[in-house]
Amino acid sequence: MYLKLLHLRQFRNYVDQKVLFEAPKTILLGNNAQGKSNLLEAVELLSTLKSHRVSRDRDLIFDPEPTGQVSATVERDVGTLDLAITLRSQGGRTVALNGQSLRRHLDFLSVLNVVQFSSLDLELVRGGPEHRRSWLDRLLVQLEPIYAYILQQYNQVLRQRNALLKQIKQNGEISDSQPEELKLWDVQLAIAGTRVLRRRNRVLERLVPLAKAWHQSISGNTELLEIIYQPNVNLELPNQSLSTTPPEKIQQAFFEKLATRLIAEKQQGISLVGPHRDDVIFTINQTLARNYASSGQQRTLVLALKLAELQLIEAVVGEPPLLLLDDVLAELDLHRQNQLLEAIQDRFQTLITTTHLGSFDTQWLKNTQILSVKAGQIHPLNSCS
Ligand SMILES: Nc1ncnc2c1ncn2[C@@H]1O[C@H](COP(=O)(O)OP(=O)(O)OP(=O)(O)O)[C@@H](O)[C@H]1O
Repeated sequence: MYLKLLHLRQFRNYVDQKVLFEAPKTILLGNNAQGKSNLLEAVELLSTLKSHRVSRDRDLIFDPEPTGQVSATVERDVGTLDLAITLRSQGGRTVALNGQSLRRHLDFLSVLNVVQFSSLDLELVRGGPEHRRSWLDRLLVQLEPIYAYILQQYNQVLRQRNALLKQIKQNGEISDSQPEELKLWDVQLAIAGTRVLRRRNRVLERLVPLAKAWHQSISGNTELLEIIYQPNVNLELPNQSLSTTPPEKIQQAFFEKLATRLIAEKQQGISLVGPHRDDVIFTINQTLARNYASSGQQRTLVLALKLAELQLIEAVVGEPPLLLLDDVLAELDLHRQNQLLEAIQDRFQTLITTTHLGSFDTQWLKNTQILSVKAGQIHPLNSCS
């Protein structure tokens, strides 16, 4: 897939800016706070309908305008597709595909696939479990857009169950119906939670071998990466893998864990059981990467994950996704930069932000369009060679 044209209107610090992508690689060059990451954020929004930086649309709109718009033309094997998102500061965005407004936002999600890599991704290794959960969830939405709906359902149930537990914590059980109500939410939580858990497990089963192979290659066969999914509702399955476990059995495990945590949940007024508490553990040569890996090793790990994501999305979707490198290339040493370059070649359209060109290998400048970004305005600096 190829992002041909991006049009930003009243988006972040862009008033009205068209960008034509004319090469497999595009470098966005500019000083700090000029709008480089904002542009990548617009591409992320077109792909996932989410920004990893903010949750309110108001923050994405050029301050103080009431609306903003991001639109794009994407070339896919099936033909050319036009995407448009209209944001409103009061909320209630609309999305359109080929000029037709879409009622189901899900239909928008499978058009443009991206893998993002920014310095924030190091949090995948050293940050809290919420980073790893949201990474897995974002990947899942790209692979199976229906997962966005599954996750939304789970979060809805979770919110409502939490509200009830909070009431119980504050006021005690004031009516006979509350325990019954809680049981109803338990059932919903177990059903929706099982769906989330099985899909997270499934995506990791496919991603792990790819990431391990990349990691081995980047580390020159000196390091062995292990990635272990650690669901909060854990099943003791000596002879059975989670993927072949029937959903009913996982739901049963949910109920058993819920029963053991019931008193604590009422005391704390919050749900303590479910995939909102899952984690993913990374080890390198059998030691915990989070605590022991050097920053170089952490970078290798994240790079291996990103390369695996590219490969997996390409395999599932059938077309190479875009790669967004936000301020990250300069942080990789020459060896890792070259591994990345070799892996993407000219097959994966890549957008790269940087503050200066001297910070990475000149190999990256081949077949590359360079755009200057200054105070929300974009100008070409070269005709690509
Ligand atoms: N809603 C908004 N309305 C107007 N301007 C905004 C809005 N949101 C962000 N900005 C402006 O956008 C700029 C930040 O741009 P961006 O995050 O893309 O920086 P960058 O060029 O990637 O820089 P760095 O190299 O520091 O990452 C800031 O000047 C900020 O004030």
